[in-house]
Amino acid sequence: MDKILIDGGRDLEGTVQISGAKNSAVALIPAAIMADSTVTIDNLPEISDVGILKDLLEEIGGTAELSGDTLVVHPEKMFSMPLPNGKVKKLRASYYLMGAMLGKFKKAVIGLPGGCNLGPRPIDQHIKGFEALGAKVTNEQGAIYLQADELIGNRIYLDVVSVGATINIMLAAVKAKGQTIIENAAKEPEIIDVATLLSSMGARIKGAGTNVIRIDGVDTLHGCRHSIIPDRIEAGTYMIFAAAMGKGVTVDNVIPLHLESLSSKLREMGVQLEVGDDWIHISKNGELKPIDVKTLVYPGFATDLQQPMTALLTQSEGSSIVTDTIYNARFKHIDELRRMGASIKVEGRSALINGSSNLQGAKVRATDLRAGAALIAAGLVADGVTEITDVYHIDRGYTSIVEKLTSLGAKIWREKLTEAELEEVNNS
Ligand SMILES: CC(=O)N[C@H]1[C@@H](OP(=O)(O)OP(=O)(O)OC[C@H]2O[C@@H](n3ccc(=O)[nH]c3=O)[C@H](O)[C@@H]2O)O[C@H](CO)[C@@H](O)[C@@H]1O
Ligand SMILES: C=C(OP(=O)(O)O)C(=O)O
Repeated sequence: MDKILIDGGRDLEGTVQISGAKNSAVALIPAAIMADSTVTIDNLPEISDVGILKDLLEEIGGTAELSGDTLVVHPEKMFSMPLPNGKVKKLRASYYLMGAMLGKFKKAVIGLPGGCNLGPRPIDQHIKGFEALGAKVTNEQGAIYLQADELIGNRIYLDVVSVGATINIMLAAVKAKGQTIIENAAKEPEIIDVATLLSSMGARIKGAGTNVIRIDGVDTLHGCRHSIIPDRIEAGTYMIFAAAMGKGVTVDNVIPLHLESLSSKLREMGVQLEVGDDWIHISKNGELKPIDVKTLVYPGFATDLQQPMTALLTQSEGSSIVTDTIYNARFKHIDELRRMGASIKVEGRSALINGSSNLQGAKVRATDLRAGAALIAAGLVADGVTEITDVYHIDRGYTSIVEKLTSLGAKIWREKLTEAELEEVNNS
């Protein structure tokens, strides 16, 4: 097991290439199993979630060849093998195998998903959707059993706007008989990416990216080739690193429209941004101003950037408030930031940040993926060395983060945990 160390206080400068989107990749790989011939997915991020999904495809009888950032999925020999636990618990997006296997085989057994611990993350809206399409769904000892004689299109109104439920229902509905209408659907760019792949496979989907999606079921889906959109959360994370320590950093291979909610907040803080067709140049210009941020569904401020943004706001001159309306317990990073000298109080769904703090390197733990990104942001700013453990969370979502930051001038490296540290982790 590794830890990441950062010797802080160095300016960042240069260009960083942004990888394909995690939250697209982890839905596109399950979607690919629905085809009856080869699906090739390009621009895959190099993250552990992708590796686990590849293994799961092999568990259900398929083959998936990963070469560089391309995955070639051969779904011809796949069957509905139960996946009750094990690897499905290591990530959130294993839940997409429910929609994909239900659509393809009309039956599936999948363990409840894992993913970041951000407080309760129910999947009741996914299940409501599958049931509306005619599936019988039961939860037996932590595994979800799904079965349908046939799936029939229906009108489904989501009680909460959910990325996962929107995509999962779309996956099951593309092979249902007749029309499905998903109302109050989520509008995240990753949903459009999944709809684009499914459409290239022969699905008939209209309205992805709006709050009403109409799907006309088809009998078969064929192979195709698809390139994943850039990761707006990875890009946003580097923009935050650059706002903290950047002399002049360009995030390249991005869709600037996907980053507007973050860009406008950074401008409000006094950060300078120059925006091109597929790049954004960020430079810090004097003191950072305090701001208030509220996370919302897309196109609002992404909850996945809330934690790194909180770390950045410890450097603003004055008091900021960050409110997470999506996950009310997404604050585990705050105890760790406090260890580094941050002055932050949590009240209900809000973090009250009192800046600017002179952060000091410390031993901290990445409690989840974006908490890890927040600690890296803090470590880049801090005096002295920050040691971050439980970095497997960070590896779920960031391609070569140590190498990318090193190329920008950061002093950051990985080391193996010592025996004593391993014992501490195993006992915690
Ligand atoms: C793999 C993936 O794409 N993960 C993203 C996805 O997670 P995920 O798909 O799990 O998030 P959702 O959009 O479903 O969750 C949004 C909110 O709805 C609630 N909810 C969701 C489903 C449900 O059936 N019932 C219910 O109450 C959740 O608890 C949460 O409060 O979107 C989140 C919100 O943008 C991001 O933080 C995650 O990075
Ligand atoms: C919460 C996240 O991921 P997941 O839903 O995969 O746990 C995230 O990417 O910030």
